[in-house]
Amino acid sequence: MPLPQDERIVALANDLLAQFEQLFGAHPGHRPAHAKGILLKGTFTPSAEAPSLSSAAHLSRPSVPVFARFSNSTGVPVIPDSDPNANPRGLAIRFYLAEHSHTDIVAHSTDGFPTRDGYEFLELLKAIAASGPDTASPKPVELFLGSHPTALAFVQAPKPFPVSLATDTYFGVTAFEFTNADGKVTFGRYRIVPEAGNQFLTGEQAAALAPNAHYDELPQRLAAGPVRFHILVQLAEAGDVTDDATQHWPESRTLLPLGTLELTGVVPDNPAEQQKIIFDPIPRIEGIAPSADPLLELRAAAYLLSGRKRRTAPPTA
Ligand code: HEM
Repeated sequence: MPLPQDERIVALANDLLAQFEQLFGAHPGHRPAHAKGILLKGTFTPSAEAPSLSSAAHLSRPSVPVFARFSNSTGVPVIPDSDPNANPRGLAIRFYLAEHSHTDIVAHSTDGFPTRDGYEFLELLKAIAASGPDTASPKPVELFLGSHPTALAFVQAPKPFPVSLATDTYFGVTAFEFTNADGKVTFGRYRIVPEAGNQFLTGEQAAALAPNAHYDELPQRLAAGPVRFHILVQLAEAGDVTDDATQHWPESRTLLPLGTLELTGVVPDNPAEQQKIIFDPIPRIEGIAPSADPLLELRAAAYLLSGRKRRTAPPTA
């Protein structure tokens, strides 16, 4: 997982990390975004159709081991599960292919992203930071949303609270370029659907959630049996925009079943393992390439810089 050659991307990644810290405070050893989480283990079993999309190694084996980290939004490690800012929830998956060889998916529970690129995202974060309860209207964030319709659409998109982290759908948001063994190229976006179905709380139930309800519930659910998700890929058609995470594709697009994620237990030494693992938004595997979406390289840089710093912090628990 290298840093990008382009120094402007690295500088922007550092600026974003500083801005997260200003918004959420410094919490050494934790992530500056999606700080609260739990790391699970299990397996991924590809579908029969998966190799028709991509020649990637994990799609042609009987199954591969995985780690999966569920998370709440924000850089606040103790954010209560009832807090609306805990949405969207995150799901990051690592597929282990061999020693020191893996590929990841990083997804969240809202289909989309507020901004096309990191410069605009930084502007949005700065506007949020400058819009405290005592700031007069129109606040900077109101002005930003008023002039950026995709950000407004993201903010206004429904973000229901799940019954469990195992009953929500997670979206990869950025497109990837899948290539199969015959050289056929298809653009697609990940969608990770719970086998238990989407189950959401009413507003009243969500407000009454205990601070750690979702993170207490998941180990209990796993004790009763595996938690499964179906990983699908929404396939682009000619003319679909593949380099802009703010643009949706029609819901009529084919969803190709890629395989089943089966989560079986909580990873031992959870705080230490969460501190160590650094997920990578770029797959870095033959058969799946990043699209030209500007978020991808930037995020890869931000996650790496942040993860390196996290690893050098004292243990969190
Ligand atoms: C400019 C855009 C974005 C920036 C700057 C950004 C930044 C970050 C940072 C700094 C982290 C912490 C990484 C670490 O310390 O290991 C993070 C984690 C995360 N982000 Fe993003 N992010 C962006 C877009 C997205 C998008 C589009 C998604 C959804 C597809 C997403 C989902 C997540 C998730 C799920 C995590 C937690 C990963 C884990 O469990 O380690 N982010 N993000």
